[in-house]
Amino acid sequence: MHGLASGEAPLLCATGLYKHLHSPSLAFWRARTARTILRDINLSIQPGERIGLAGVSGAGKTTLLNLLLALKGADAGTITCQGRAVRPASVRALRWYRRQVQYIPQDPASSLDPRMSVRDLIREPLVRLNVVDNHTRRIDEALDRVGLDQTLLRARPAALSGGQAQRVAIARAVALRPRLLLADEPLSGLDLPVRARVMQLFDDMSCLDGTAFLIISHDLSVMPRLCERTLILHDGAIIEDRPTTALFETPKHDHTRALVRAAYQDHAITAMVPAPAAPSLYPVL
Ligand SMILES: Nc1ncnc2c1ncn2[C@@H]1O[C@H](COP(=O)(O)OP(=O)(O)OP(=O)(O)O)[C@@H](O)[C@H]1O
Repeated sequence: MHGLASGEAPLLCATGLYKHLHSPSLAFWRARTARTILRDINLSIQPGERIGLAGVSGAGKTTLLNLLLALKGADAGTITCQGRAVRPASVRALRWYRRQVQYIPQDPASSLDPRMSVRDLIREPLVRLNVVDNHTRRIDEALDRVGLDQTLLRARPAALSGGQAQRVAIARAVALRPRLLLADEPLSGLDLPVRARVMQLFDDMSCLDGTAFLIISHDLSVMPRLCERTLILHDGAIIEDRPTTALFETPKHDHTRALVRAAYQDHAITAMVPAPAAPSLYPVL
């Protein structure tokens, strides 16, 4: 268990976050024309916790992610990490924050610089964030953690499969030994064996290292396996924040009920897909 000792600040705490969208062409009417895209977001993450954030397209997931990554500032509310205020404007504080909180992008293949080798891709955040340690050891450890072979260190992203690219993206984050990983649709586009490996890796990181996860997905069906608690974001507000099993058994909100139904339908569709045929005795031409 990786709970909090009494009196210890949460790993990440967002309180009363608001984000408005202003139309630049209507600057004069700014106050009146602003559209609220996040409203009164309260969220607390403890070490080792795995929390899901689900919502349909346009619910505000990316906007919230940008605030939690300190890429954008909120119009109201605060974010703290282990009790320290997180402010996009403070470069020094941000460097410290980026070592605590890392991001796994939705489409790793396109987020990796095609000119860099796997070794340089994993080393780059260590250099950028001034990590004073043996970088070669950190790279080897990270590679081992995500189950990639050392022989891939010289490879460039074009030579990687989708699953390998996903694991390189995770290794980049893992090399920093972060306390919290924000993962955007971490399973989408992966085939079943690679999905299983990524899920096992997340299990190990949260149970063995106490790494916390916020897993963002439009698809609720991934949450029971990955997250003990799930938040539903709807129209910019968190409408449910409950243990995942309770949320599936007794969804309180109509919108959650629709998401749960869709998740069961997806599961039913998956179950209908025939099992792979026995290996062919004929050579593959
Ligand atoms: N730069 C922008 N200009 C106009 N509207 C925006 C902008 N950024 C966000 N929005 C609006 O804010 C709302 C929330 O968008 P956001 O991208 O955060 O949702 P999302 O849940 O991540 O959606 P998706 O799953 O499709 O990425 C949407 O209605 C979107 O149209």
